[in-house]
Amino acid sequence: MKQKRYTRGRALRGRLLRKQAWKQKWQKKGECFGGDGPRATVKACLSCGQFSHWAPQCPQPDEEDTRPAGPEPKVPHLAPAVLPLYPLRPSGQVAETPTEVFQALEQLGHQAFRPGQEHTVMRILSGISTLLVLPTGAGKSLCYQLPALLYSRRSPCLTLVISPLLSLMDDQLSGLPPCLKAACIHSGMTRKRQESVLQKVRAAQLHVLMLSPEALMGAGGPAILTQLPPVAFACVDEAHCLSQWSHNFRPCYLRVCKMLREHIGVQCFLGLTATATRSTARDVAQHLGIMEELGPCGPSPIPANLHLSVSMDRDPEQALVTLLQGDRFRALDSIIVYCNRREDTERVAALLRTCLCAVRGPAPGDHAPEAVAEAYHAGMCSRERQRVQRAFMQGQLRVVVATVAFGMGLHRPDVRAVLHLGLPSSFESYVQAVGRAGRDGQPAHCHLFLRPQGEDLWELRRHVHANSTDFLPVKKLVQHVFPPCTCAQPPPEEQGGVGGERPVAKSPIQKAEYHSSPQAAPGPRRACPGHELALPVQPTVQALDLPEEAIETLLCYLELHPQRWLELLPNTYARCRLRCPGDPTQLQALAHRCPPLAVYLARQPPADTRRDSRSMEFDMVELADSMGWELASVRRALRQLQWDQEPRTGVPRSTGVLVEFQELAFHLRSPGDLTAEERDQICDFLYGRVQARESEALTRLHRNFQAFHSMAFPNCGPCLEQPSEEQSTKLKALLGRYFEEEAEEAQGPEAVRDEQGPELEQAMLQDWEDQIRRDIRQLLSLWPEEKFSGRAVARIFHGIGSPCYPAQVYGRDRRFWRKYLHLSFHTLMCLATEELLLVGR
Ligand SMILES: Nc1ncnc2c1ncn2[C@@H]1O[C@H](COP(=O)(O)OP(=O)(O)OP(=O)(O)O)[C@@H](O)[C@H]1O
Repeated sequence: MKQKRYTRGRALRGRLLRKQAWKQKWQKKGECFGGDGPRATVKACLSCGQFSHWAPQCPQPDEEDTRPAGPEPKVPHLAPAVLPLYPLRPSGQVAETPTEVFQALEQLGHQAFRPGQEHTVMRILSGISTLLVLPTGAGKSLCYQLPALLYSRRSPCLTLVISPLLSLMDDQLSGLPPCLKAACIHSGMTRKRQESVLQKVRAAQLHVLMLSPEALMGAGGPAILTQLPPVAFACVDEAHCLSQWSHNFRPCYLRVCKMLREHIGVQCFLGLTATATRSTARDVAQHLGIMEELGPCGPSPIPANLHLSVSMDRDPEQALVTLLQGDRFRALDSIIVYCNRREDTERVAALLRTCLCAVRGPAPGDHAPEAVAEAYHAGMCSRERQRVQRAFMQGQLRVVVATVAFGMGLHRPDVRAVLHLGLPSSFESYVQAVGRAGRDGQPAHCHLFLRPQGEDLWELRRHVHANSTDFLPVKKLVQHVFPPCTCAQPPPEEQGGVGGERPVAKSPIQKAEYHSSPQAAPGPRRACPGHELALPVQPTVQALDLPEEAIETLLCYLELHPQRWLELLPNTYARCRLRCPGDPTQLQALAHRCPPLAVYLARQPPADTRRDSRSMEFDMVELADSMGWELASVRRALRQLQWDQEPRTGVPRSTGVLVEFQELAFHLRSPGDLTAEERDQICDFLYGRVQARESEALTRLHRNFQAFHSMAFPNCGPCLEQPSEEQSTKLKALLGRYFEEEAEEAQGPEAVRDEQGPELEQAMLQDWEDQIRRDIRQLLSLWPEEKFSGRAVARIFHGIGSPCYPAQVYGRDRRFWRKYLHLSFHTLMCLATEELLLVGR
């Protein structure tokens, strides 16, 4: 009998399904980066925003195309520095707050400063970099708004605000006072819209420009920077993302600061965050260039009007319904419930709709919201998410059941309750989430439901293991990042190599000889000055089976290392595809006016040139590096091949040549003359860092788990009518201590393995061992062609998707997916490795 299938169209399986998932992801990325080629599905031209053509055929040249092509001196563009508004006192302290600052404060709509604001504002007006750690809703934004206003009054200048989320930016823009002219540029905007903002910037019509890190680090970033007027200071919102010790480290944040400092000479930085421990704050301060010791921490991270409680219920979802029906929550009209999994949001929202409807029937004169509960998570389409968010903001929806995707930058001041259904991933994320309640200063209630068996801990542990990796991928990455070069070797013809390539590794003995030569460079005495190279993102992700963000983090560790092993440059499209419609003479003519093309053709073996001279594809980064040109100049020169001028009128006309830039790549500069020992040292360092990070994250998670458990009521009964003030005070003290303390040193991978929380004991594991081994063997026999590693198998048993083993494919088989979530990841990995060795795979 035929099996009935409920799929629309042909159902994809296996490799095809994986390919489709990847295609969709990269399609999205292509849209963000404005790349050419078949991936770009935006209907309008990315250059001018019109609909009749694509960007490569755009008759309006890019900003960068209007400059003549040619090698550019590698000198950064430095706008004149903006001097501080007020000088420091002779003692080095900031001056007393002048009247014009209070007047500006009034102009922004406030009568007096809140704690922390005045000092920060005065430091920025005195040109001193500052880190401000204040709870959510305490008024951090004012600390960049007010100085931006005052600086721009004295002379035409701009304040840059680096903001992590597009939604956050729009929200912040709409909330700015009318006297402050601001706009934003992010990667979701068309080139035309970006250009109109830049026009305003150039005309000094703006006081504040908000930028997403991606907009700056993308291909258009340098072009944006060169058009900026003098920058008074740069404000980095969510500054904890700068620290590699933070729960939310974002490597591109670091690169943004570096770029601002080096390219436009920004001297004064203001970092804003609500959640930084002392170690994180110290690290962030260092990146912002703050020299002095950090002072005592600011006010408690939890505002006084929040009442916190926590309980450990056998059935948390039912307990949630009971709590919402109790006296404490019954009358509250704006509630956010956070879940750790997307599936849970849908289920819990449905449960609340069923159970709460009956209790709160519409009464005459009652202004209760019409809708009871809706789910919100990143997997929903954006229109649906917007609908839910709008309904909640307008007071038409009582409860939003969401993942952490909801609420960043949500400026509804009267959210009355935030509930967590499951352990939050960190103290920081808990503080951020509860900080969304009671921003109007009125009492608000927060409750955390823990699962007694620790299932919520297992769930969160998955995220920690998702970004970790083995030694082999680390080694592969190091090999890709430091390809050997021929810089310090005899000319290529003596070796029989091809000019400009990186063919032969230099022996350590040769190296030792070179290093001892008198011409060796001072400092880290390298024969090789470093080469720019591009690592294509998608193939690297597949080769290492690691998400792009994790690879970027590893590269960032190498840049942050005291020896600064490499320099990360903005990601770029690395390959050029060039199609010439005419005969070989047209190509020769084009090569005359385009040195990069001439170099490429000269380097091609003659056989290749004869075979197909009309179409070619090459690595622009490698070409630019071998020519000693800036990549932007090579790109510009190649793009200009599409246009020439009408001889008489001088009007630009198309040459029919097609130039496409493809393959998004990590872009970096690294030396090619590392010794084998140095490579080993780098591998050890990177792998040690990966292990330490995993260990730290697990230790933090266990600490978080134990701390909340130690304070929890056995059920939500005592919290139904009134919050327990004693419990609330204890929880606030606990969180305060956490943010005050130094980070604990990671205790190495053994610590991870030993500290398994409420997992099964070793003896119990023995009961499971046979079953696990059977499952591993079954999994291997079902996928005979896959080259599993022990980690890959453990990931499947923990329900962790990875680029090579995505959830869409492996998650379908419920016999294995998430089956052993309750067992230690490392134990599963060991068992799987043993089995793989036994079967010889
Ligand atoms: N000095 C002040 N006096 C009165 N109200 C103020 C003052 N400063 C800020 N506010 C108000 O406080 C509210 C919260 O401010 P803001 O959004 O800057 O907080 P925040 O600390 O940046 O929060 P988040 O961490 O969520 O971004 C705003 O409505 C703002 O107008």
